[in-house]
Amino acid sequence: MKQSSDVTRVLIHGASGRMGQALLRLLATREDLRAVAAVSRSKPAQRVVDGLPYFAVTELHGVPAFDVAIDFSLPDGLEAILGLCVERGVPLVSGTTGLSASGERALDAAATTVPVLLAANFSLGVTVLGDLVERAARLLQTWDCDIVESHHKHKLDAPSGTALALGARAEQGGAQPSYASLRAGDIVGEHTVQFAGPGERIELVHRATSRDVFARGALHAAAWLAGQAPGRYQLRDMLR
Ligand SMILES: NC(=O)C1=CN([C@@H]2O[C@H](COP(=O)(O)OP(=O)(O)OC[C@H]3O[C@@H](n4cnc5c(N)ncnc54)[C@H](OP(=O)(O)O)[C@@H]3O)[C@@H](O)[C@H]2O)C=CC1
Ligand SMILES: O=C(O)C1=N[C@H](C(=O)O)C[C@H](O)C1
Repeated sequence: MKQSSDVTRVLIHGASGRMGQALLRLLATREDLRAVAAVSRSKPAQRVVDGLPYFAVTELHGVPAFDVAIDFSLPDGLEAILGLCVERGVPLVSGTTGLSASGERALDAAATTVPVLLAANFSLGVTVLGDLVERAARLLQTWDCDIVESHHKHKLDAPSGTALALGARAEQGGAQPSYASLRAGDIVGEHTVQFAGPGERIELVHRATSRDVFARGALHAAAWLAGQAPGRYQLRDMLR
């Protein structure tokens, strides 16, 4: 386990993406974290950018030593970075959504040897929204529950990971949610959980207007996870 006084060396997986770029920009403002490697699927156009070495996923074995990996890629990218983290005994924070059941099982298996934290949404607002949704579902057992999510038109998975996670909280409260997805323009991420009863309805809405909220949450999680024992963690574990 990493010593708390050290600067935590971070590998960013999915570095060329929308989230990867936000993470690298915000990482540069943190004194306790330092980016030491950036990995993407394709060969990097430049080997080194602002002193940071870039690698293609096929070159993963050559990355320098790191204390925690942060992955915002696609489901088919998970296996390689998870394998490297297990090989090197290093924690993994992942925000990648749309994982298959086998991807989830791979995370569980890795968590027997390294700390692993996966969250479909790293914003504080959505973390709180989950609690509100479960409570509303518990109180409104006979009402219909529907989840509508809107994202930018490049997003590949639907329903979003956040919608499914909110739906799981609604189910814990006794609801049976249905889902609807919109893909349009450059919407960062919007989720509405609607409870509809006879003559009235409640809408619980979260709107993200900047990817920085997700990136900040993931960096916070990485700094925390670097000091944890092996196991599978959720964002809620950080608040205890
Ligand atoms: N949990 C959360 O809070 C949030 C989660 N997300 C999720 O994060 C993920 C990334 O989103 P976003 O940044 O918008 O996506 P982008 O498409 O912008 O970026 C994807 C990144 O992953 C890389 N990549 C893709 N496939 C692989 C692979 N097989 N192996 C290694 N690297 C790969 C891409 O490399 P290349 O450019 O070379 O193709 C790119 O760097 C999505 O699953 C999204 O749903 C997004 C926002 C918030
Ligand atoms: O792909 C995105 O952009 C986002 N994905 C996450 C999800 O699937 O819920 C989180 C956020 O809504 C943005």
